[in-house]
Amino acid sequence: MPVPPVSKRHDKMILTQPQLEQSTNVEPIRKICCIGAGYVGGPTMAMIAKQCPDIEVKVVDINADRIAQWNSDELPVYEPGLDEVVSESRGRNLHFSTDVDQAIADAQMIFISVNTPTKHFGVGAGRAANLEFIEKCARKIAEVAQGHKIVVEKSTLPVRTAEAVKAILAGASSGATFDVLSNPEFLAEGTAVEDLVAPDRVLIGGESKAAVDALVDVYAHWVPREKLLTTNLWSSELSKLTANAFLAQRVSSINSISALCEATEADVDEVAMAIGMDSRIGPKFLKSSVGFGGSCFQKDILNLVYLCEYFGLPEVAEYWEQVVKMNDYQKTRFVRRIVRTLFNTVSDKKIGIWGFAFKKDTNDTRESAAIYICRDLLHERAKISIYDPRVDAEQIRRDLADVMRNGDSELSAASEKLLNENVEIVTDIHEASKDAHGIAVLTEWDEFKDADFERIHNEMKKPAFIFDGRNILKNLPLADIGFIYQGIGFSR
Ligand SMILES: NC(=O)C1=CN([C@@H]2O[C@H](COP(=O)(O)OP(=O)(O)OC[C@H]3O[C@@H](n4cnc5c(N)ncnc54)[C@H](O)[C@@H]3O)[C@@H](O)[C@H]2O)C=CC1
Ligand SMILES: O=C(O)[C@H]1O[C@H](OP(=O)(O)OP(=O)(O)OC[C@H]2O[C@@H](n3ccc(=O)[nH]c3=O)[C@H](O)[C@@H]2O)[C@H](O)[C@@H](O)[C@@H]1O
Repeated sequence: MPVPPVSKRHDKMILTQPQLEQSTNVEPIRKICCIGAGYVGGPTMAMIAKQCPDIEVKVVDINADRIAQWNSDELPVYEPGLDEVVSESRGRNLHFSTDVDQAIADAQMIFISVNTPTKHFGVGAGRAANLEFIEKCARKIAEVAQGHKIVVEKSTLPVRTAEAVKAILAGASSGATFDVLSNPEFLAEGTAVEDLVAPDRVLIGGESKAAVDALVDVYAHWVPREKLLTTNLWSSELSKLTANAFLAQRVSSINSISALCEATEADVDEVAMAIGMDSRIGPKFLKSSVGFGGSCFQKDILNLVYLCEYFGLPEVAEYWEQVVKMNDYQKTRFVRRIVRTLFNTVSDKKIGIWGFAFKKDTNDTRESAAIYICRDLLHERAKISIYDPRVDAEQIRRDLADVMRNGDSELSAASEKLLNENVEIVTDIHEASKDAHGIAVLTEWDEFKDADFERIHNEMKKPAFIFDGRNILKNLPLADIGFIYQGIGFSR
């Protein structure tokens, strides 16, 4: 990655930034396009369309199935409240299409919201972000655009990616001109709509005052001006990685303490409460769990680690890498505890898996802790019966096949046998639990708290164990029913 000299900086709020470069005057934005109709592109653009009826928003993607879903009643993303937001604007000023070229040509402002997964090959494999999709978008824009366009990085990117984007855009043969902004997204899945309606802040990094103002004006339709924070490009890019690293670090920190709690009869929820009441620490993101998942925390920290190594900062890299290692340890520890508790063997024993999504209120399973817990249980020859209220059975099968392949192109015969014979995916919590020796709660779905535990206990093998990877059943009288209950970070 080239490291050009750091250019103009501006770190103040939008209303006080005389140091921004004046560039091409930008007309008020009336046409927006977003490349990438995923978990971020779809909801984010739907919110802009809802809040800005004067702006035409077109979301485009090369994945025709995904676009068809966005145009149907079954949206590809499950998010509370999203159906209403989409249906309010779709067909009015919100459109989903596969015609990427036309959308770029028509738009004044182009968001890039494509995936930036961890690279799995070549230099930086396992750490660096794979930026091929970003680069393809930049090349497509350079090829198609005419006149002046504002290009907005919405995807999470390594710091200084805008330099590469600008260099590619500068090669546009049509003579088109561009401003590049960084506008990272901070929404969390499961609460995307509320996060978009009332964000803690909207961050915009850029060098051209006119372009920054144009994007500020879009958000100012509904976000209070004091929450529109503008910075230089590099601070904006780096703030996104840093925010995710800090959030994940809190989860790994409390999870590390959960192991100590189990060894000492302290209770991690009590410890979290006690430290969280210190206003300097704060109560959020201190919920001990079976480990954080989701498409971003791990990939963004690994990317941060890679960047630190790239810039010759091995101590910093090592510091952040520990957050991911602790998360892996938490998942492994959970399985070991199950095996130990079930008399040191789970071979041929049925374990009911409650929840497969990486958190409640989403159908997303990317990097879900459940994938790795199920893999390790399968390696122990357990028979697993999985129920999740929102995740498709095919998705679960795909995730398990991928993790069992472990980077190889083919499944080994042994893994294939385990997947065929030891995995069932069911549509009901009772089916998952019937004849099971133990239940592992891996996602904190609210409905699990209301289960008919008397019936579940009656239908399980005895002794009946519950391993609660989310501590959501902790306050229920499960011992009175006859269960042996274990959660994370406390002992009973
Ligand atoms: N998922 C989340 O909650 C959050 C994700 N982010 C970041 O936002 C970015 C996007 O994430 P997701 O929406 O989750 O990814 P996603 O995988 O759900 O969606 C990305 C979409 O981009 C499309 N795409 C890829 N290359 C394309 C191209 N050349 N032309 C047109 N479409 C193309 C893919 O087909 C896919 O539908 C990532 O950088 C991620 O780190 C940031 C905040 C939250
Ligand atoms: O860049 C991203 O993709 C997003 O990543 C996270 O959002 P998300 O991964 O959707 O969900 P979180 O609520 O952050 O949860 C992440 C994981 O941590 C776990 N978690 C979270 C909080 C906690 O206290 N304990 C805990 O185990 C969750 O169960 C989940 O598996 C950030 O919260 C968002 O701000 C960011 O935009």
